[in-house]
Amino acid sequence: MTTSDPTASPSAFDLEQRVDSVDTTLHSQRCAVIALGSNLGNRLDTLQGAVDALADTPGLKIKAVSAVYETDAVGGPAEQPAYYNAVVVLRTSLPPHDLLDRGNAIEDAFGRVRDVRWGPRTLDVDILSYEGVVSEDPRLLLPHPRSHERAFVLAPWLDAQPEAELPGHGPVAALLAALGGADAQGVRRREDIRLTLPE
Ligand SMILES: Nc1ncnc2c1ncn2[C@@H]1O[C@H](COP(=O)(O)OP(=O)(O)OP(=O)(O)O)[C@@H](O)[C@H]1O
Ligand SMILES: Nc1nc2c(c(=O)[nH]1)N=C(CO)CN2
Repeated sequence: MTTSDPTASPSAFDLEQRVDSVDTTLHSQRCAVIALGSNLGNRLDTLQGAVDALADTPGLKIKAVSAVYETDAVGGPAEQPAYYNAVVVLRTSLPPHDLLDRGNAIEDAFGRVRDVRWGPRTLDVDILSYEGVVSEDPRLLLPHPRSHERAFVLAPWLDAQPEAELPGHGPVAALLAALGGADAQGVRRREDIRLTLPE
């Protein structure tokens, strides 16, 4: 029998399949935390562009963005410009290496040149943690091996996720306090500028 009743479509069977596929998507979402840094060019525009590009990524939803921090460059050649740093907390169905590839592609899109270790850069996208995953693959070390000693990472991370824990190291708040707080490494929160999330 045919019917013109709009509530008869989709059929109960179709609906069940769709709900199943939505469930699968929800269950495969993982929490990841990404650090952004820039000390060349228009630093704020670049960080905002990186946030927009991440937000545009299929299978990725941004949950929180930190304040912008202006930070003295750590390591690398002397006399580098100060960085802007920020941290983004997200949920994603992308596996860790796909998230890394996406981060590298966003770096490339903003003219990132890789020559000098810890040299100045338009954009750095580092994965700090991915749902408690531990990886010793040099292409993707998880959690990021230097994040626990970097106030330019911990201060914005704490800002975006106050209850954050760094797998294997403990609460981010305690790690930052152990470094002497944000000020100790020349990390200053900029109250006059901010990053926004696309509607
Ligand atoms: N957790 C991670 N996030 C991003 N890149 C990583 C990670 N673990 C390993 N890598 C690898 O590190 C390589 C060098 O990355 P990059 O040049 O951005 O390092 P860096 O940001 O200058 O230094 P650092 O690693 O100390 O932050 C990349 O090719 C990447 O594959
Ligand atoms: N202040 C600051 N210093 C750095 C940064 C950074 O993002 N901010 N990134 C580095 C390599 O990832 C090396 N040094």
